[in-house]
Amino acid sequence: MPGFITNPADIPPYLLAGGRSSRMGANKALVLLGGESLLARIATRIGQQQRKSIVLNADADWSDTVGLPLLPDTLPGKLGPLAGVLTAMRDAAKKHPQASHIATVPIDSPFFPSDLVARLAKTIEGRDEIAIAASSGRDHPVFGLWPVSIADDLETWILGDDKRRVRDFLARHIVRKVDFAMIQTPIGPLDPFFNVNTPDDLIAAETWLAALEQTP
Ligand SMILES: Nc1nc2c(ncn2[C@@H]2O[C@H](COP(=O)(O)OP(=O)(O)OP(=O)(O)O)[C@@H](O)[C@H]2O)c(=O)[nH]1
Ligand SMILES: [Mg+2]
Repeated sequence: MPGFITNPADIPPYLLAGGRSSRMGANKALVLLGGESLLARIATRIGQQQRKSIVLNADADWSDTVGLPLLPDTLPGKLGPLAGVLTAMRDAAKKHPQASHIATVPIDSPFFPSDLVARLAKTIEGRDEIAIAASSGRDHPVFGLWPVSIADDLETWILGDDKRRVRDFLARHIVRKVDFAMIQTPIGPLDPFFNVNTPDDLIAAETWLAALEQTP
């Protein structure tokens, strides 16, 4: 039986990067922000919170993984972010039999909170509960803690639900939500889950990064 969360820093972290990057038109993980790839930035940020080694959930043909182990989706066909979550659960069940939960972070949100996993973990009261992040009234379920105990249910749902809406899967389980505040910067409030999906988002992210660097 897996143990329950004792130290949030021990929750195994997985970077979800198995998407198509269709709006960016190039692999989002490797676009540069402030001269550094999103992948490298996000790996550093999650590595500052988590002690277990970081796994990159992405297609098997990636060449530049900044040294991270590569874990392709268990189900073929790019079935969405929850296919990455499932892959992470299966991997953790093998490699971290003590872990009740895994942590997931997408590859395109470079400003996510430095206390993300600790705050999500604090809200979990039962070993089968999910915790997700929210800001400004919007949920960000790709930033989540997921119990490995629900892997079979997730697989059945992915294979059986054509729409695969994340909120429909969440409705099957107990979900704790944690609201994170805006980051105050000299040019205004920044959503910590600001998402780099398009080339224009990348330009905006450069502006936010410069503003953050001026923030005391
Ligand atoms: N493992 C895995 N991750 C996925 C899949 N689809 C999306 N993701 C990841 O989920 C996160 C959020 O998805 P999006 O922002 O839509 O990213 P995307 O699908 O690459 O981009 P678009 O093609 O422009 O929608 C990103 O980190 C993606 O890499 C998938 O089929 N498998
Ligand atoms: Mg996105």
